[in-house]
Amino acid sequence: MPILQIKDVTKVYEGKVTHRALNQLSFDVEEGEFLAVMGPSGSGKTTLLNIISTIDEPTSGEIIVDGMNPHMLNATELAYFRRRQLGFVFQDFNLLHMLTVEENIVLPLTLDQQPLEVIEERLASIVEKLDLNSFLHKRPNEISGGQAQRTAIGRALIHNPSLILADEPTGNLDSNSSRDVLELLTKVNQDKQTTIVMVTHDPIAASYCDRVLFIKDGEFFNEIYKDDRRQMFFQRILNVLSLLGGGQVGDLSTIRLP
Ligand SMILES: Nc1ncnc2c1ncn2[C@@H]1O[C@H](COP(=O)(O)OP(=O)(O)OP(=O)(O)O)[C@@H](O)[C@H]1O
Repeated sequence: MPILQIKDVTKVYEGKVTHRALNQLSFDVEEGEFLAVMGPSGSGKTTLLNIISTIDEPTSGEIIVDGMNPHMLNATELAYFRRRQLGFVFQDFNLLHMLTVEENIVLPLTLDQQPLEVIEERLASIVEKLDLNSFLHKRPNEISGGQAQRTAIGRALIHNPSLILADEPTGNLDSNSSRDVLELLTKVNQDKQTTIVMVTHDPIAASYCDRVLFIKDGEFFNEIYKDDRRQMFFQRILNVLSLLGGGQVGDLSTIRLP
């Protein structure tokens, strides 16, 4: 069964000028899939993530996460749903600067008033898996961007969520840190079958995924699956992006992936 179903979702922003950001978009994400969502600027990618994460409501259509429609939950149920079912990874990390790396990671469990033994056990497993030990007691302003994003991934994972939503997770990172973060997301996806939906502009980042879904003007444009080597998948991603328009695909087509 799919872990995420997007069913005929339309989002219209009302204002001085009405804007249809998503138009009858439908797709499923299978449990354990690592999906990239790509599309030109303004095509509706953030709107889609905001609707999946219940930050925003669809104008029509529905989304189903792990068998239920979170938009039907009351405020308390929704708070639990967000905290327990979803993990978020953002471009700008969204860490709390007064807290240490360790305190940031366990924050969802602290807010949930979990017993100390549970917190310590989960923390130990995340620290080992994500190799966070060397900077656990530092604060966000004392660590690198790559370390900050690994911290954010730790925080997103600490609840064993059904779904990780990542919005441009490598957008603020240099190429080495980006590779680290993408390899880490791949490991998390493969080890625990954690489902990941990642919005990205970067075809190299997208080439780590199992499937890339392209949207244009809020509508489904195309999707491609990784069924061969990553270099080939990368070239196929570039081909679709050149059909979509708006990128500098030409500059990228000679890149050899590490
Ligand atoms: N709150 C809002 N009110 C009105 N229009 C909005 C609102 N939020 C987004 N839009 C419009 O909806 C469209 C889709 O925006 P969205 O942020 O989802 O695009 P995106 O694909 O994430 O873009 P980018 O890649 O630049 O981040 C854009 O045309 C945007 O101007």
